[in-house]
Amino acid sequence: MEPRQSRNPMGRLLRTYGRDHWHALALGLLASLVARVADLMPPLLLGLAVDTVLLDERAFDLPGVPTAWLPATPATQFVLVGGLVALSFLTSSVFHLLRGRALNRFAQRVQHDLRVDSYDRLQRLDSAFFDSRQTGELMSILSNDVNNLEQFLNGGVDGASRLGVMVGGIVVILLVLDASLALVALAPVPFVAYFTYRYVGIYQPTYTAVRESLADLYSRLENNLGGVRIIKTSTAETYERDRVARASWDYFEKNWAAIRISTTFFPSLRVIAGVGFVLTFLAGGLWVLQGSVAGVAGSLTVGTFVTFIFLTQTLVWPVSEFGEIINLYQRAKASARRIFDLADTQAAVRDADDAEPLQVTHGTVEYDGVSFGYGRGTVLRDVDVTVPGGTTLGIVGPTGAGKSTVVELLVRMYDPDSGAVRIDGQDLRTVTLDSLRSAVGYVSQDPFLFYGTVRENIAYARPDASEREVEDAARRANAHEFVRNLPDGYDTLVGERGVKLSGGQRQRISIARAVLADPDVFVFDEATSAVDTETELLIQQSIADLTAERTTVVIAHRLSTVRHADTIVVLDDGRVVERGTHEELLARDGLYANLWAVQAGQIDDLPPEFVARVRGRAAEIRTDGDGDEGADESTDQ
Ligand SMILES: Nc1ncnc2c1ncn2[C@@H]1O[C@H](COP(=O)(O)OP(=O)(O)OP(=O)(O)O)[C@@H](O)[C@H]1O
Repeated sequence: MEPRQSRNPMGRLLRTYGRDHWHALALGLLASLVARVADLMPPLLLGLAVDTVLLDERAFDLPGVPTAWLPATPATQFVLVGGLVALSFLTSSVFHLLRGRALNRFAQRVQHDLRVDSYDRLQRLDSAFFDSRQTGELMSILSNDVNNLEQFLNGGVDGASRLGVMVGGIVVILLVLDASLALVALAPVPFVAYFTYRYVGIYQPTYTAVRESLADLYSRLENNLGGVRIIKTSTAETYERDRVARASWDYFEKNWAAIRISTTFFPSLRVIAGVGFVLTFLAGGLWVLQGSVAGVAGSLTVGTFVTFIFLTQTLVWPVSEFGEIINLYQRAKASARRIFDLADTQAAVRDADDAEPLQVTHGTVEYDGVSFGYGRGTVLRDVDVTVPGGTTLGIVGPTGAGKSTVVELLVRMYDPDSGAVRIDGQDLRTVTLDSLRSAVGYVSQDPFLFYGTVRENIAYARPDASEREVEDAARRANAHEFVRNLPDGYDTLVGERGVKLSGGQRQRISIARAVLADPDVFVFDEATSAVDTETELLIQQSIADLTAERTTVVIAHRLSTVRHADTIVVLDDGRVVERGTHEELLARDGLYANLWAVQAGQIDDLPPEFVARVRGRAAEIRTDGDGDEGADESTDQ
């Protein structure tokens, strides 16, 4: 399931996401070229003015312009040069504006496409993937990594084009103006290149460590905010503050190590560039003054010297940015790799190439020799159960017996390790996931409500449903009454995770959602949290209403919920240990009869070996939870 590391992720980024916006990139690069060429003009014009107008060392000329067209007096020549400098600045400003807009647009559009696409791929991955990854880590990919790419596509691409044009342009100009002084001015460039190369080698691993510790910090924060109620009720604020502080300190240390390297690098680079500048200044100045330096002859006009001084100064910036561009590039490459690795992760549960839509005729559900484990150990062992179309199956059993796992396989959150789950004879692995999940309505133990109105939550699976349909569904789920009494009725906003509603209310909204979706097969996982007797009755009544017409699988913690089911299976440790109707199972006097007796409060009548077994289990659970590790993990949940 884990993908191979993406090779050449930056190439792939440009091919996959850059292609649609290439015109913005092309316009940005072109504008960058024109703007930078315009930036190079003023020093050249200044040199020309010094030599030809101020010092009158040679005749005034402009390359490519006939002499007859040029002004004759020094003052008008000077004004012309001034006008050309102004024109350069104007051109530079207009094209910098174009460059900024176009490159930013390119980066922002790629960022948008990439984020939406990555999220979409992520949400289609299977449950096993989400079991193994922390939400904070995934959030960090969708936010940080996508942002890193945007930074490179904007700042990095711009910096690289500036570097190319400025350095390339300056090198050519300097060589043409005076090859000897150009060699002096460019002497530091190989050092800068080597120094940067070394820097990247050292910085890269430290940056990877920074990113990993940031993902850990995000995971910790995300986990804690999700469990904030438990933190409060366990008065664990100080403990959690310390844990966040440890994760944050770790991030600080890793980041500080990276910052120390980068803050040393840039000033050091400036030292090299500064040495180059001073050498150029001295050599050029002495050549102008005395025609030779340390025995090396040179001839230079004052104007050329002035141009050199300006251009070498201009050279310092792009060259010292070289490291930063490499830095941005390295970060972006690592981010692109993580994003593409995520994109390449194949869900184990996905549509087969020849998957066909599920055809429901009777709605018969069949588990045929199903065994399954979540990786380690086996949770379901050789489960054989058939639910004829239109009938109700009740699943009961002690906690952890595997009841929820049975229905997770029915909505294909996972595939069985052996055996098959079928609906109307079609193996679920051969049908499309969309058709399966539209056919099976699932109300889970802890229903999730999205932030939004009650109406939006009920109409989640059918956003086009009319007001009347939504209300009908709510009526059938016994939710209409309480929804009407909410402050804004169906337009009441339910908070994140629907915290403003009680467990029983959330479950009824969730049932209404399933009613509206009108599935062929209905799966109901009864809430384990206690609801009052009235709510329990209301829920049971709406379930009974729904089950009358369709195949239903009900997981019951209160056995009264499944008392009237056509068949009840009793699961224990992943095996079906008993099956039959309520009366048949009571008559067997086995596990079901004992569980029934416990719920009816007739504990004294239970067989001693059952009581001993339950007590043994309780002791086991207590021993497991004793150590520090156990306590730690429980807060992690
Ligand atoms: N996503 C998962 N990853 C790993 N193990 C899991 C996962 N979900 C459940 N399990 C394990 O599988 C076993 C069966 O869990 P399951 O939730 O199916 O039991 P259950 O009978 O529904 O329990 P309860 O009555 O408490 O809801 C348990 O041991 C549980 O720890």
